[in-house]
Amino acid sequence: MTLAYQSGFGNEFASEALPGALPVGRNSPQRCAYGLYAEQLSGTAFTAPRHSNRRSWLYRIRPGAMHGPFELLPETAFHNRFDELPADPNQLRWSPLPAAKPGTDFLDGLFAMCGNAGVGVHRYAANADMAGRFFSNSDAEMLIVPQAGRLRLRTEMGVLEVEPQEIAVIPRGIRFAVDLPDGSAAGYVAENFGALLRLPDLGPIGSNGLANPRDFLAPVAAYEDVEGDFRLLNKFRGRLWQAAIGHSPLDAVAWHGNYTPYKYDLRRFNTIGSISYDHPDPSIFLVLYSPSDTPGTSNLDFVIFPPRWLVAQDTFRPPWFHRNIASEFMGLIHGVYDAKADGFVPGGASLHNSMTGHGPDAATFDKASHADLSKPDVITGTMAFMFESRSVFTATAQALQCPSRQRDYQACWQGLRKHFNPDNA
Ligand SMILES: O=C(O)Cc1cc(O)ccc1O
Ligand SMILES: [Fe+2]
Repeated sequence: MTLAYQSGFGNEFASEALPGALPVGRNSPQRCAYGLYAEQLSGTAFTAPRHSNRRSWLYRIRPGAMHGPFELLPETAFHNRFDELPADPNQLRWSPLPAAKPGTDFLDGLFAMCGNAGVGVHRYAANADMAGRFFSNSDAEMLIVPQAGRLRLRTEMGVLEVEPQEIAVIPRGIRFAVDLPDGSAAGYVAENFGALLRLPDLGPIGSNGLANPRDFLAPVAAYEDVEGDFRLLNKFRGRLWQAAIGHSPLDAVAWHGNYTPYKYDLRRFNTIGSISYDHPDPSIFLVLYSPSDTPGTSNLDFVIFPPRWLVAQDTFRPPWFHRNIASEFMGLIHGVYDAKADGFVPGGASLHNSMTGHGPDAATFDKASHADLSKPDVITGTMAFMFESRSVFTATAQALQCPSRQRDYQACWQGLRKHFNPDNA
């Protein structure tokens, strides 16, 4: 089945799965067409400035209030306990998660890695559809970065399918279920507890470039009119709650508004870089960001490292050695990342917290220091990303203790030799 999408970022979209299901000229008529219920879902304060105001109207078979009582579930690996252990200033790295136990769905497959008050970072490994289970996150919008296997995201506002090198964003509160068309899947999720993700200003770049708004895709209305003995799960202040529900909550026949799930193909990113000298700051690779109350200082930056040409002259071309005020969680979707010759593999992860020294490993440094700069280098077949935050990421106890942690990560810099010679300028 080919899925249909509507193009644009944060547009006032409108979609109906049955003709005439959307009211015209009003949001809440006395009686809606087809006997539907009207329900507003607000994603920002009612009085948020118009340019940042997000809400949608859904016309649904049953209102969202119709479910049994929520009961608290036992703690799982998907949590927000980012205060279990002291935040760690060490360079940290992990191999991919082990394959999930049979019967693990997307929700059960989530594993909290690290986080802070504004962002939660997770990995997932799953091999089962969310059959009869529906989920919404009251804490955060979820930025999903598939690394292996497609995800079919059935949401209240329609269906989105994403494959590795695409991302999906599910806003706070929107109910959804995840099917795995390839039978298994793995990837990364950032929970954004802060201001909604938005596109960056482009400054001197001009009116086009980086992630172009028309490449963002929202679903079209698609409803499930099914009854059964289902479960509705809700993440609320870091804990999972579960209620019985006698019908699929994905029952919106029509909707309009600008608060929607969306997807984006990272391969569409227009990469801009230096055509003279020096390796620029990675802010040139910013896809989406969640602002904080300090301009230029993000709660969350989502940055990618896509294929690109490196042409800078008299320049060490890979990422430089650095210690940043921001904290950086990185993942690799596929290929090789240009700062690490080995050890950082697809599905793996690294964490370099505020002011933690890091950069190219010894092998990368030696190679790039002697590269022939008369020729351009082309970096192909790769896609790495970074969740970057103004606040330190505290790793969870389970992440620090799990077998996929590479306890010898720091060794990658120990082979850097001393070249200093005061007599040789
Ligand atoms: O590999 C990293 O650490 C990410 C990164 C890349 C880059 O090109 C410059 C700075 C930076 O933090
Ligand atoms: Fe870095």
